[in-house]
Amino acid sequence: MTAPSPDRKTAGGGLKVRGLTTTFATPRGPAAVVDGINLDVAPGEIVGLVGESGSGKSITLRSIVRLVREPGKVSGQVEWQGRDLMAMSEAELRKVRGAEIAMIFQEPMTALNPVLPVRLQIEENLSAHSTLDRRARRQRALELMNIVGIPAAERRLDEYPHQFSGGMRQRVMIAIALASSPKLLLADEPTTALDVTIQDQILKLILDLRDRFGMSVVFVTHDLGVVAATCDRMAVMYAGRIVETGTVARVFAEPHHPYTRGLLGSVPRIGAERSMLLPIEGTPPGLTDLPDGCAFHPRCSFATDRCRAERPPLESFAAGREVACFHHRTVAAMAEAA
Ligand SMILES: Nc1ncnc2c1ncn2[C@@H]1O[C@H](COP(=O)(O)OP(=O)(O)OP(=O)(O)O)[C@@H](O)[C@H]1O
Ligand code: NI
Repeated sequence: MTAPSPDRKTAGGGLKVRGLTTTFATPRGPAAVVDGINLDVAPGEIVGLVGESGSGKSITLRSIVRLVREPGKVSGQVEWQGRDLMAMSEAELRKVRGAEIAMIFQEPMTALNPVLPVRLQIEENLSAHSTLDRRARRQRALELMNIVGIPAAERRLDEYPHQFSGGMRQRVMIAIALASSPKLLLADEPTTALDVTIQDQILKLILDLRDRFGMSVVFVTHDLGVVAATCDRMAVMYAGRIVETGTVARVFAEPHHPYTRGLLGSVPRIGAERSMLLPIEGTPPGLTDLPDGCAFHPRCSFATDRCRAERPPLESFAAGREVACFHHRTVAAMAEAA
């Protein structure tokens, strides 16, 4: 499978996010959990979103499709295939979500229909979004159930969602979500709890849909092995902001943000199996009391007075590469020397 060139332009197609901001009112004032995010995903491109727990990855995905629970407030621009998702009516948006954008979330929001057997839910999605005839749909439904690792798939196709355990239900949701051949998949740790074999099968299915239908993907994961194996580009989040972007190859080879460098460690990790993000010393800041200047400065060994006073903007420093750090050249040089 060849990855499409990562620097294609989104020109009308794909996903274009600008200034996405999501705030929650807290007893200590409003907190921006997602703070001015820009993100482009070209048709057929897979972008990995990584960062520590609480950095805002899940809320970012939910904000893109306006599925943030009350009292969260979302603002900014989200353009999908040239249409403005933020300006759509709820009914229009629901249609887009069902037909073009599939979501696999940690806590399922797109609930399964409790009164329909799984087979019908998969086949319905297949008939709505493919030209397969009845027989081929039956076959594909079985294939999808096998890919997501449901034992005795043929029999279980005729069962109802409540007959599946939590873990199996998550797999059924993946099968249903991907049966619609979505044009955009928003996947939030879709395979984290699954064993490596099933995880690989699901990742292959995602890559296959990308290759065959040009599906775009935003992939939230803690697993750098998954990022290396599936993503074209990556964006690193810290405290609600993107602090570094680039192709996976470039970011792994030469992280420019101290935070990215910490997450990746100094060991080259491409090809390693299940290499999780490394813990970094110190704790992430509370979002209601972000430090002045760079949010990462209290944990950063490169921090200077400027970092404590001034917030570094996310800026391009090379083709397809952005970083939000005043000292990124030093960071990159040190990483190289290490
Ligand atoms: N309803 C809410 N009200 C206030 N804060 C919230 C609400 N929902 C989420 N948050 C906060 O938003 C921040 C980002 O949460 P989010 O779930 O996006 O993190 P994440 O990066 O996906 O983390 P994880 O890797 O653990 O899934 C967290 O600090 C969380 O406490
Ligand atoms: Ni999350």
